[in-house]
Amino acid sequence: MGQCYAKNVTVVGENEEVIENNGGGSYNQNQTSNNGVRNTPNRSSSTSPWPSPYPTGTNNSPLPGGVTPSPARSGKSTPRRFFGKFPPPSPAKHIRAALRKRTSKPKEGPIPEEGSEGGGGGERQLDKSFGYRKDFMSKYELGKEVGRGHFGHTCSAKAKKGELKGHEVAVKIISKAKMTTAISIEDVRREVKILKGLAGHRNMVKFHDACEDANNVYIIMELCEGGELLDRILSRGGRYPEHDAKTIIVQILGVVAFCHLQGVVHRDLKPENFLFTTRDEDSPLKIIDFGLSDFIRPDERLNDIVGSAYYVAPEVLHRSYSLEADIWSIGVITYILLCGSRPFWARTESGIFRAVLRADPNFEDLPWPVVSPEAKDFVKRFLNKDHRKRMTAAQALTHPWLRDEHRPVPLDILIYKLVKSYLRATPFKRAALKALSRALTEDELVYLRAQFKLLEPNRDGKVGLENFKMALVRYSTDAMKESRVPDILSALEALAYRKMDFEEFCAASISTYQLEALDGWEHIASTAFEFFEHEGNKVISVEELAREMNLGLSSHTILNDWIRPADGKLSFLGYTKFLHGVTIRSSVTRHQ
Ligand SMILES: Nc1ncnc2c1ncn2[C@@H]1O[C@H](COP(=O)(O)OP(=O)(O)OP(=O)(O)O)[C@@H](O)[C@H]1O
Ligand SMILES: [Ca+2]
Ligand SMILES: [Ca+2]
Repeated sequence: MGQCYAKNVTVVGENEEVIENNGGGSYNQNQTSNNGVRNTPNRSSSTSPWPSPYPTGTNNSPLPGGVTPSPARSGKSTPRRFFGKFPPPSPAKHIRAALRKRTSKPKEGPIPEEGSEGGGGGERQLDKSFGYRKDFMSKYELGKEVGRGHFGHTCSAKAKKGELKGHEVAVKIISKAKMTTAISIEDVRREVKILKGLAGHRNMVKFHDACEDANNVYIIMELCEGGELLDRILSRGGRYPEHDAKTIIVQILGVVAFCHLQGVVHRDLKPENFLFTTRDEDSPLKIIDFGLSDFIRPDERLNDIVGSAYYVAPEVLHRSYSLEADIWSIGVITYILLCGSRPFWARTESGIFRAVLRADPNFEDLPWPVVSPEAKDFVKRFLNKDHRKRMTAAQALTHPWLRDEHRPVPLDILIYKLVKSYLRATPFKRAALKALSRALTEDELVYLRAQFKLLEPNRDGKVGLENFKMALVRYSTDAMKESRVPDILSALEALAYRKMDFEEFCAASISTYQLEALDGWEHIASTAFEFFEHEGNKVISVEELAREMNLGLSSHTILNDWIRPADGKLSFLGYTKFLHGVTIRSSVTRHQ
């Protein structure tokens, strides 16, 4: 087949990686082991799936051993720092080692060694028929290769008949020979289901058809001729001017917000998985490669470690994550676009994971001093290690860095989740939240107003169950049904009888965790406390407070400090802790 393209990385010196075009085949490994621990490393050279990025040995290591800071952190920023891509060796082994080191006993039980029984099943029993059309060869004429991944490759093709007759398309050809486990077969089935289910968004690659024969599965989609986002970043010397970065990020957020509302988590967001439709500078961007994606219910947490090392979120490594993991990856992409370096970087995969878990990205070295404060704030609010503190994709579109009154804001499933827990909260907790919502700044209100408007309030300015239902139905796709997102409506039943005005909606739809991450949190909290003092702070006993917070007897001594001896009401400290809702145990163990 035709030409393929990939890059090799040559390490020149400390923190400096130069990427060369060597024309070798790109290699995206999508490794599925029997235990479901999967990993797509970045590409490597054509010779080996896991080459050393340091051709002259470990002496060339750009970083000392141990915990690895982001490259710029080492204080030796280089004027020509390029963003390189290379896979560190042996992913799963390092994931296991890192997990073992961190927790003496793994959270989800022991992770079986590769090749052991479980999850995959023997190849002999594998059913590799997908029920797709069998007439691929008679319908399409294959052209040259346009890209390559672990399971197969992507080619251009021309439709010979049907609606698409005469049109160029892209065909991702997935070899059945490489489907060696039940999990890998299920992954392909799910990839097609998700592509099909999510059809319609302007930044989704358009799905046309799926076919199969004895050897392959063929996913027929729109041909994106503008190449990968990664290549465009590289061709611009590693970074984007802020204005252009915004155009990219807005498109990424728009489509990711759409996926998230549908209950689909992508799990492999990286610049290789975004393609431009044309070679034009202002070409639209399309998200591709749902090979690691999954459906997720609003209250569900996933635990399989998948993704690409540089982009993986800390909670994925902790094996308990949800949609926010994608947001972290977009944070990494934004960081790269703005400064040309990766925020978490090391020579080995375990080093990258250590950095992801512990290191703070560098925002001091060039070009950060000349990057706008809004852009910096934006990235920081994505790269928060605490997933609860991250913005959602829909929220991010109303962040001051990206705000545009003329751009519609997508409906945010987070609102549904927060309203659900508000409806279950005690009156005392609701009073505390109401006081907090009254202290919000205009910036936070922009998002809440947009979300309220999407619920199309009734004439009396209130929203009820019907509004929440209609808003979901309006955006519903087959994917949303599959991920059972609408199930969340049953938790909002109370709103069938009791409607909410905008003020109560605000109290119900704020996340204390997210607000805590703001620079202005102290001010918001103290203002909120004043409101609470006037309107909601009642005398509360330690026993009552413990009940409110679902805490046991052992916490009583700590709670004593949260109640003012003078009048028996919550102190400022008590108020903020109460809002937070942390259990005493988690606040003690968090730093271990
Ligand atoms: N619709 C498309 N139009 C043009 N090129 C495409 C299209 N889809 C995929 N490609 C090219 O093929 C490459 C591989 O596709 P994709 O990422 O879907 O494969 P994969 O086997 O899942 O790879 P990975 O190893 O990253 O998991 C892409 O990086 C891209 O360069
Ligand atoms: Ca890919
Ligand atoms: Ca893939």
